[in-house]
Amino acid sequence: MATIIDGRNSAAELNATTARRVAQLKKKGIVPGIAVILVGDDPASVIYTRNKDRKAKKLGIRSILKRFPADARQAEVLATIQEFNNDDRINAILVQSPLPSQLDETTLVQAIDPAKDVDGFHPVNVGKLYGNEEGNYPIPCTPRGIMTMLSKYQVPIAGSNAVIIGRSNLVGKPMLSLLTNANATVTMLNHLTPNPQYYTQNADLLIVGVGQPNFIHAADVKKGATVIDVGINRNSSGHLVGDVDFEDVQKVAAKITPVPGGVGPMTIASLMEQTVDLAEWSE
Ligand SMILES: Nc1nc(=O)c2c([nH]1)NC[C@@H]1CN(c3ccc(C(=O)N[C@@H](CCC(=O)O)C(=O)O)cc3)C=[N+]21
Repeated sequence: MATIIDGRNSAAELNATTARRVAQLKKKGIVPGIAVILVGDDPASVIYTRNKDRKAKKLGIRSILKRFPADARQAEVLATIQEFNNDDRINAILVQSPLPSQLDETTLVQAIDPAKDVDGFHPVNVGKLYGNEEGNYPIPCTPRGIMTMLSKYQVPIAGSNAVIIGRSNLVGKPMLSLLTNANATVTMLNHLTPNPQYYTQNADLLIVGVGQPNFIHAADVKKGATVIDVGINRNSSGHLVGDVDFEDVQKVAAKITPVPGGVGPMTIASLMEQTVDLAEWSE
């Protein structure tokens, strides 16, 4: 039976540290602030942004949730980003995705001050991560949370074979950079990869984010591997499930993240951590 990598517990631990850091900053008169921009009323996005807003306030972080109707125009969202860029009380800005089709996400993300880009999606920050640059810059929060959990559970990265399924800008590509920078041998698969099992069966570390329930079974996984499930799907009975057949895969994996209670809670905790980082870096 595999060790379950507990994202809720890891998040609680990280949030406790973040709350202490916020308290330290308050002594110097600094209150970290995050602004989340939500356009439309996609039910999942409404829940996630509400959770972020609540968690921030609980940790003592100033939080603004700015909502726009689904038919918002590009210019008005852009103007709001610029207001937050110029607002000294806000040091972290996030535009929740997905966005309605009339909005151009690339342009909006590029309008965010890179020093306030808490998602790490601005090309300046993407480039720094890709180049393994030294110094302080934000990185995407889901991969950051995954790296924190791998470290906490002492999963070796240097010298390992890591396989990533899914090449999104949110997860797969930043994960590729982080693991490569940490000296893993990284293979990135996509939906056209011939014989994907050839890769997955040799993976010491398997990271799955494709958006398909039960995409990975025990037969796809190397004995003793670590499996990280980034999927968020609703099954036929409305329950939240990942991309990995958890019951099956936990029989062969050494370590595995559940859904819910794995990568998700750590994403929000890492977002809060990085909000405080940005506040400290801007001092
Ligand atoms: N600009 C931007 N940044 C993001 O970081 C971002 C985004 N857009 N768009 C959507 C994805 C998804 N995401 C999640 C955050 C928390 C949970 C989470 O807390 N999940 C809980 C369960 C929550 C539930 O019950 O629905 C869990 O897995 O245990 C999941 C998913 C952030 N994202």
